[in-house]
Amino acid sequence: MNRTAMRASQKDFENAMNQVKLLKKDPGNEVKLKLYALYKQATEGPCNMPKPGVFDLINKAKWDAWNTLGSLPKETARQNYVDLASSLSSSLESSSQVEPGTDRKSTGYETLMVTSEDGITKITLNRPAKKNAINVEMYHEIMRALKAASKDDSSITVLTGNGDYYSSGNDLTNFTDIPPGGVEEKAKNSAILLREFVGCFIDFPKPLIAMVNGPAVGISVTILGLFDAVYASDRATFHTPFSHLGQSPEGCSSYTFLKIMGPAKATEMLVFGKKLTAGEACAQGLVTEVFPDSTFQKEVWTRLKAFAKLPPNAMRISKEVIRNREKEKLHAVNAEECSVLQERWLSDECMNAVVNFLSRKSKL
Ligand SMILES: CCCCCC/C=C/C(=O)SCCNC(=O)CCNC(=O)[C@H](O)C(C)(C)COP(=O)(O)OP(=O)(O)OC[C@H]1O[C@@H](n2cnc3c(N)ncnc32)[C@H](O)[C@@H]1OP(=O)(O)O
Repeated sequence: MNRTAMRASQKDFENAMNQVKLLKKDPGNEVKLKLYALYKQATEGPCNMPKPGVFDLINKAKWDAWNTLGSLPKETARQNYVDLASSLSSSLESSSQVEPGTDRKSTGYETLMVTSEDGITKITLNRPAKKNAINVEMYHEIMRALKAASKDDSSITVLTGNGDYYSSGNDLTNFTDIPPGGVEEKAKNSAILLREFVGCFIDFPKPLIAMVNGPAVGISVTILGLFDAVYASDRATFHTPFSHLGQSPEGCSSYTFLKIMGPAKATEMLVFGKKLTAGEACAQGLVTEVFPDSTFQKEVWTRLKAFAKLPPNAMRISKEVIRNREKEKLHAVNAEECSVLQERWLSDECMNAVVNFLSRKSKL
């Protein structure tokens, strides 16, 4: 790199583009937008494209980033791109070198920690800074972890969250990455992903236990109806604000919640978005037992370790006997919920709710 002259050559620029492609770690959306803007400025000069519409969130963010560079000369943009790429490759490569022993590295998951010990596979949602919101990568990784757990030699599987939340549900930025086929294609792909995701819970063959360590929202609540036991800290809350978000129930909750708590209580949660405390969720049968937060981990793990010592085949077969006659029904409910949601995601009600959250105008 021609650092002494402080003027990057075309070759430096091309090398920097390759450096960016080879980064092992995602530098995050903010940095990617900066790189995009500098690239466009360096190659095309100032932004003179028409501003994308308000719902075209990704292209609007890109346009904003490029437009912010104003009349920055092409050469300066090229130099700034080269400098940014070089700082990224040194900081991200060195940060990946200090982590080789962590669960994340050793298991190959970016959004989860997965461990297997004492006959228990533990899957921990691991985006605490985002309240464990489930992004597209996490949906795929949970499915991968469940498939692996169904075949490993553990006898039970536990799902929990890292940090103060169990999960804030679907990551609302999932709706911003619009493919070339537009919002219709996005809704179709999301419905396919959701159906496959929920299907993995319906078909999971071993006892599946949720340790709800804190507030749970949206899909992280609805799929609890497909678990075999749900242990909750008294800090946990259970919130399914689908109407607020212009959406409708998923995770088979339109069927399981009615069976668990009856239609009136299920309607309060799924239609009116009533948030339940852990105690209320336990009284309504969604939660198996509530523990004081101070002893939650110790008490639940003691219990789980005892469960894990039971004969694994007997547990698997008993689960089959209890659950199998419902499976076909659950898959049909899942398919129907996903197809209704596919339409809902295209509604103004839903789009406005997502835009309001992303533009920091609303929160639950
Ligand atoms: C493939 C598609 C399948 C779709 C399946 C259908 C699923 C439906 C659902 O799950 S509906 C539920 C969706 N979830 C929400 O609407 C929750 C939105 N989040 C909030 O309202 C709040 O963040 C909160 C109440 C959960 C927590 O509030 P607070 O304690 O004040 O924290 P922050 O808001 O500052 O959050 C910290 C940080 O996390 C980001 N974040 C939290 N939740 C989400 C989320 N669900 N999606 C995206 N991002 C989320 C938040 O923006 C902050 O990020 P920042 O620090 O600003 O970068």
